Amino acid sequence: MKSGDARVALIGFPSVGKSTFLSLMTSTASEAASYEFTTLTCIPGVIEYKGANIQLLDLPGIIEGAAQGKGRGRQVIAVARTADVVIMMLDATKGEVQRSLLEKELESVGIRLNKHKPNIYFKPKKGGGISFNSTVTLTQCSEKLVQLILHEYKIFNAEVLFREDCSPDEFIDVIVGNRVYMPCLYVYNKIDQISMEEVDRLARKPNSVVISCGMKLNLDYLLEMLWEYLALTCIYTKKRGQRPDFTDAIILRKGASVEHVCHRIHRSLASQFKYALVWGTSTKYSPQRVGLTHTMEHEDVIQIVKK
Ligand SMILES: Nc1nc2c(ncn2[C@@H]2O[C@H](COP(=O)(O)OP(=O)(O)OP(=O)(O)O)[C@@H](O)[C@H]2O)c(=O)[nH]1
Ligand SMILES: [K+]
Ligand SMILES: [Mg+2]
Repeated sequence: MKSGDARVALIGFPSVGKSTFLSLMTSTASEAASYEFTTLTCIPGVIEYKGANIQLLDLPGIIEGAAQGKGRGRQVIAVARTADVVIMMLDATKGEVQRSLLEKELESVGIRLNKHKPNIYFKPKKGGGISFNSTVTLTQCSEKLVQLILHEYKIFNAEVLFREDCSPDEFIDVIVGNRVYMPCLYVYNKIDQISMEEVDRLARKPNSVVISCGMKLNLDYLLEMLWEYLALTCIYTKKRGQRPDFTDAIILRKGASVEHVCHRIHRSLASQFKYALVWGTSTKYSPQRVGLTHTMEHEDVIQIVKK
């Protein structure tokens, strides 16, 4: 069950230390042992950080062929799809091969790691052929290639507008749809077993953190990075005539509306809602009078006025 303010899935080969990590970071104990496939189901725990409850999911180890259903691979990947951030846990004593194998597995089921949705407008039409336009210079795709790809997918009428210099694969992602774009932190565990030079090399890789669960090394830094990758929105409330309460933030996912804030304060608040005053980056003026559909931004202050 989905609970808390955000969900993080632990993905990795067997015995990289996923369960050890869950037991360290949460009050849940997940069995850890030196043999592979110790964990056979999904074990949820909760990390409390900066007032947020972050659900951490310990999952069975996955191996090459997981996407095709090897082991519990398919179920594990299905759970990963529902996460806000994936932690790909890697054994620092093993080579890079685990990382690229897992990336391929996730890629093959439409999970895109640390990539944003391609900025391409695509709309299938009933008739009129293919209309192709771009607002930028394209170095990887051409009108001809786009036509070919569309025909390959049996699409003969559509409007296409590239707003970004995308690759053919990115264009295919847009046509196929159903892709998930997800932040991923590569966490190299067991650095107590490798040389300082090797630790240094791994730590410099993009989107990567080095840790040792065994020696409790660098776990605070990992939490800081995780918090950044989750990019949660903290909203402060304010009562009329009083200063905002900066001690107790309401924590929401990115893109949350005033209505989401209401629901978080009280179940019936949205139905009694008249308007809200918002101070912060989501408004042009501070304060600005807004309705229920207004999208909140990180560190906005809100005062809700009831009917
Ligand atoms: N040296 C060292 N060993 C570790 C570290 N973290 C975990 N281990 C050991 O690695 C082994 C596997 O740990 P687990 O937590 O069971 O690994 P897992 O990824 O959950 O494994 P599966 O559930 O089988 O997929 C255990 O013997 C742990 O004690 C670490 O930082 N350093
Ligand atoms: K294990
Ligand atoms: Mg485990």
